[in-house]
Amino acid sequence: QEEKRAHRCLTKHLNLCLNVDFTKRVLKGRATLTLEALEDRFSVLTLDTRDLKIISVSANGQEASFTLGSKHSFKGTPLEIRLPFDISRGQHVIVEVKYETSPSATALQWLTPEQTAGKKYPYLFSQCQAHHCRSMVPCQDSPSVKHTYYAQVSVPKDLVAVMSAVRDGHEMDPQDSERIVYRFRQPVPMPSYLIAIVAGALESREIGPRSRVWSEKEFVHQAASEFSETEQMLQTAEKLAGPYVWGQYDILVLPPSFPYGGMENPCLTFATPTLLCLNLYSCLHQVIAHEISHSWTGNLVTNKTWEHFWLNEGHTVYLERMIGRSMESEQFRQFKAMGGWKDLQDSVNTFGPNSPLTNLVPSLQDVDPDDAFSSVPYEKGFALLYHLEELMGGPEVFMEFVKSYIQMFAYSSVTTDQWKNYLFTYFKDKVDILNKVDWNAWMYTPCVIMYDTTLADACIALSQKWIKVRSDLNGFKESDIKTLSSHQLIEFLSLLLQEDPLPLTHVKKMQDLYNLNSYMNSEIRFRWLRLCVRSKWEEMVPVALKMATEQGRLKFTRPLFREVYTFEKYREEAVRVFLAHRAAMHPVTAGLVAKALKVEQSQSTGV
Ligand SMILES: CC/C=C\C/C=C\C[C@@H](O)/C=C/C=C/C=C\[C@@H](O)CCCC(=O)O
Ligand SMILES: [Zn+2]
Repeated sequence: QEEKRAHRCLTKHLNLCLNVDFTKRVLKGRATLTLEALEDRFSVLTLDTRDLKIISVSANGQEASFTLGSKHSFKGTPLEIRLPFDISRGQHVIVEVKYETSPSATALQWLTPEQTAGKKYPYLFSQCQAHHCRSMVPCQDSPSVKHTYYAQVSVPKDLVAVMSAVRDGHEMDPQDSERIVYRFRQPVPMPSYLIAIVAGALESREIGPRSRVWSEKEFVHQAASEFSETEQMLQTAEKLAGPYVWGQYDILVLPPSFPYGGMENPCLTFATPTLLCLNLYSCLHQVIAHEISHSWTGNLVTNKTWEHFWLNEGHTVYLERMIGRSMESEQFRQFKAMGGWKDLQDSVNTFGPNSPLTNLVPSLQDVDPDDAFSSVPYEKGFALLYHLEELMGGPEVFMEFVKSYIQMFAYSSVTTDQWKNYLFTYFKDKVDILNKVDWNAWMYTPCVIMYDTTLADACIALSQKWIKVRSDLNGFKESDIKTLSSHQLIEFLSLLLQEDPLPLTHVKKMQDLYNLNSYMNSEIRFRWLRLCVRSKWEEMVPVALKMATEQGRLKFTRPLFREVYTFEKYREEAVRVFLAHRAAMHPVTAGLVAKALKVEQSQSTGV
C-alpha cells in the first residue's frame, strides 16, 4: 500500500488552478506541488492518480519526462516523474502537472440541473476520503502527508465555488468574461483526503462570528435555523480540546445524493440534507458536533494510514459525546453510547463476527477502504476510550489526556502504537492498571460494555412489550410514545430491529397507533421502513425504495436496498429500481449498493 511505501519526498504545498467544465464533466488545469527531498540524489518521484489524463509535467520550469504505471482497481495508476536534475536531501523542487480529470472520476459527482433543488443550474461536489483525491488531483494521496494548499477555480458566472479552505476573493476570469475565478487559501497543513470542492448555485447566510451555512437558496433559511447552535458547539469544543486553528467553520448542505451524514472538510463541513428535519422532530445535531470535533481529531491529529482510522473516528465520537455531555447531560452521553454500541453490533453482524474487518486495527492489504468502512472504528474506538476513561478516573481526567494527545500530535499523523505509548507516558502513575487492559482483545475481538440505561429504560420496556405480546394488541395505546424524545424513538426502533421480524399484524397496529409513517426525521423513518419491510408489509416496499433513492446517504440507502433484496418476492424489484437509478447515483454509493445486490458492474438497466 502506498502509505507503507517509505516516502522519498514530501509535499509541502499544493497550488491548484482548475477550470470546472460542466459540459465535458471534467476539471482541467494544473497542480503545482512543492516537494521536499528526503534523500540525496533525488530525481524520481511517484504521485497517485486515478483515471487522470496527464498532459505535461515540468520541474522548476523545465520539461520533465513521466510514465503512467499499470492501473489498480481502487488504487489507480502511479505517475512516475523523472526530474531533469538531481536534488539533495532537504532541498525543494516545484513540480507542475497539467492534467484533466475523467467524467467518471470517483471523487466527483456531476449533477444535472434536474438533480438540484433549483432545477436550473448544474452542480458538482467532491468526496475524497479515503482514496479518491487522486482521481481529482495528482498528489501523494496518503493521510501521512500533510501540506498547505492554495487554489483558483474558474466556474460559469452564475455559479459559486467553495473549497475546504478560507475564501480569498473572486474576480472575472481573465480568459473568459462568462466565468468567475474563486480563490482559496488553506494555510494549515492537511492531508489530501481533506481537499474538497463544490460548484453550484450556492447562497450563504451568517450563523455565527466565524460561521456561515451554504446551500442552494431553497435550503439556506432552513439550514441556518437548523444549525444555529454551531458557535455554541464550537466554543464547547474549544473548552474541551483547545483552540480552533482553522479560522472559519462553515457548513455546506449538499444535494440528497451526498453519500455521508457529514464530512469534516476543513473550514467547510459537508452535510447531508437528511439532517434537515423540517423542524418537526429536530434532533440530528450530533452529526455537526461530530464534524466540529474532527477539527481536532482527524484534521489536526490524523491517522497515519487507513488501518489506524479508529484514531480519527473513535476520538471524534468521544469528543462529540463530550460536547453532548456539556450541552445536554451525562445521561444523554450514556444514552448515545448505548445507541452506538448497537450500531457496532450491526456492523459485526454484517461483516460476520470473525471477520478481520471487525478489528480495531484491521489489515487493509488489498482491501478497498470503502468496503472496510463501518461503525467499528467509530464505536469500538469509542468503547475502548470509554473503558479507559472509567479505569483512569472519569470523563474530566480522561478528556485532559485527549486534549494533551491533541496538543502533542497536532499537525502530524499518528499510528496506534504512538497513541498507546503516549497514553502510557501520560498516565505514568497508573501503568499497572493500563497493563491489565486486555489490549489484544480490544484490538482483535468484539468486547462488551455496559452504559447507564436511565434514558433507555423506557425504550427497552416498550420494545420488550411488542416483542413478547402474542395476539392481544389491546394493551398498546397512542400515548405509549408521547413521552419519548426523538432520540428515544430511534432507540425503540433500533431495539426492535435487533430481534426477529415482528408479525405483520403488530407492525400495522403500530402504524395505527403511533402513525410512524408521518415522521420525516430521517433516522426514525429509515428504521421504521426497515422494520416494515422485514415484517413483509408489501405496501411499504415502494416507500422504502423511495427513501433509498430520493436521498443517497449510504447509511440509509444501502441497508434499505438490502432489506428489500432480502424480501424474496421483491428481490428483482430492488435490483430493477437500483439499475433504473444507478446512473444518477454517487459513484461510490452506486458501487457499494451494486455489491450488496450482487449486481455486475456491466449489468444494464433493461428498461
Ligand atoms: C477501516 C476502514 C478504513 C478506512 C475507511 C476510510 C474511509 C472510507 C470511505 O468509505 C469514506 C468514508 C467517509 C465518511 C464520512 C463521514 C462519516 O462519519 C459518515 C457516517 C455515516 C453517516 O452518518 O452517514
Ligand atoms: Zn467522523
